Parts: sequence; C-alpha cells; structure tokens
Amino acid sequence: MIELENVSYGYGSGELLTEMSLKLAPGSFHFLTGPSGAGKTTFLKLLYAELMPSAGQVTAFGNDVRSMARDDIALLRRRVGVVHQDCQFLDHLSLAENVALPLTVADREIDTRELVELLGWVGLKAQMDSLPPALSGGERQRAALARAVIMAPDVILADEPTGNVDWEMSLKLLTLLVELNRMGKTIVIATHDMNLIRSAKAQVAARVLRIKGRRLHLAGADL
Ligand SMILES: Nc1ncnc2c1ncn2[C@@H]1O[C@H](COP(=O)(O)OP(=O)(O)OP(=O)(O)O)[C@@H](O)[C@H]1O
Repeated sequence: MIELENVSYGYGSGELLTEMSLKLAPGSFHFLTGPSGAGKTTFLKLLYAELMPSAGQVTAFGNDVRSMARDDIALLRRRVGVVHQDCQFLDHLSLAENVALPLTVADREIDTRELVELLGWVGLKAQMDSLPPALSGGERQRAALARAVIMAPDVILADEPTGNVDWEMSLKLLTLLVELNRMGKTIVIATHDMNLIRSAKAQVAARVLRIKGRRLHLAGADL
C-alpha cells in the first residue's frame, strides 16, 4: 500500500531520518516508537505525503509520491486517515460537524444515520452537539479518530493517540484501532507507551518499529 525505499529526510542541513525502508502491507498493524524528537511525526508525514523525501522513494498505492499531481495527493489523503497529535477542531462547529468536516470539504453528502452510528462507535453520541472546548482529552481523541475514519480510508496513521489520556481511555482507543484493523484497515500508531504496545501485542500481530540513531529498526521481542 505504502512503501518506503531508502528514504532520508532532514529539515535543515543535517539528516533527521536516514535510509529508511518499509513496506506497509494491507491489513498490517505497526507501532512506531523512539525517543522524543527522533522523528516519529516526521516519518508519519512522509507516509501521507505531507513531506517529500530528500532522498529515496515513497510509493503510495502504486504511485511515486514525487510524481503525483495535486489531485492525486488529495485522493491519497482520502485513503489515509490521520489522527494528529494535537487533534485540532474548529471550535465554533459542533463535534458532529467537526467529525463530518472531511466530507464537507470533499463536497460529499453527509449520511446522518452513518454519522450517528460512527459517533456511537466511538462512544460520543451524547456529545454530538457539544462544542470542542467542552470536550475532555479522551473525548477529543475519540472524535479525532472518528474524523480520521469518516472517509473510509484504507490506512490509519495515529500520532500519539493516547498521549493525554489515562490508561483506561488508552485501552479504549486501542480497542477501537484493533477493531478497525480487524475490519481490514492498515494501522500505524506512533507512541512512547510500551504498556500500550504490550497490550496490543496480546490482541493483534503487531510489528514494532523503532527510530534510533536516525535509522528505522524492527524491534525484537524484548518489549
Ligand atoms: N517543521 C519543522 N522544521 C524544522 N524542524 C522540525 C520541524 N518539525 C520537526 N522538526 C524537528 O525534527 C525533529 C523530529 O521531530 P518529530 O516531531 O518528527 O519527532 P517525534 O519523534 O515525533 O517527537 P515527539 O515524540 O516529541 O513528538 C525535532 O528535533 C523537531 O524539532
């Protein structure tokens, strides 16, 4: 689905990520870990063509991202749902409107029954008319996940989805991501939380990637 071949990236003169290769197979489940500042968010941005590699090649759904026209990139973004680390919302729109925003932006019709069903799935039906400032951290994370899946993407990238929530909520979010994976979605989760990775490994065949010394390593069973 998405493939990196000897990909390097740097923001300034030096390299942050060096010669990274990875094949994201359909239906696979990956964790991405590594120290703060190692480049996890940057790596995710390379996967959804928010950033272009400085060297090497990123292929998404069979196309080299560098040769993609703007429309192709827009299509790619519909096939890849992203849960951003800071999960920002438009504060003057209700939670339901925020979750449906990708449909509105793509000029697609909103099926209210499906939207309510999706909000029910993340446990936010009762809060659908609330404004984002009234939501808790866990509610925001679940709303961000609902927004990331509303376009029925093939791949879901989640950047520290459990960064600001307690353990119980982390497990709830993990359950949702595992359910999505069982429905056939390809999942990548960037996280520092080793306990979350251990819990996931009891439920799915997850591979753990670690960014260390600018390179991507496949972590062993030492977790
Ligand atoms: N737009 C940018 N311009 C310049 N430097 C950047 C930019 N974005 C990130 N960086 C730098 O690149 C490095 C990696 O950042 P990145 O956010 O990818 O790391 P991370 O592993 O996700 O960190 P964390 O776990 O703290 O979220 C950091 O040193 C960061 O300051």
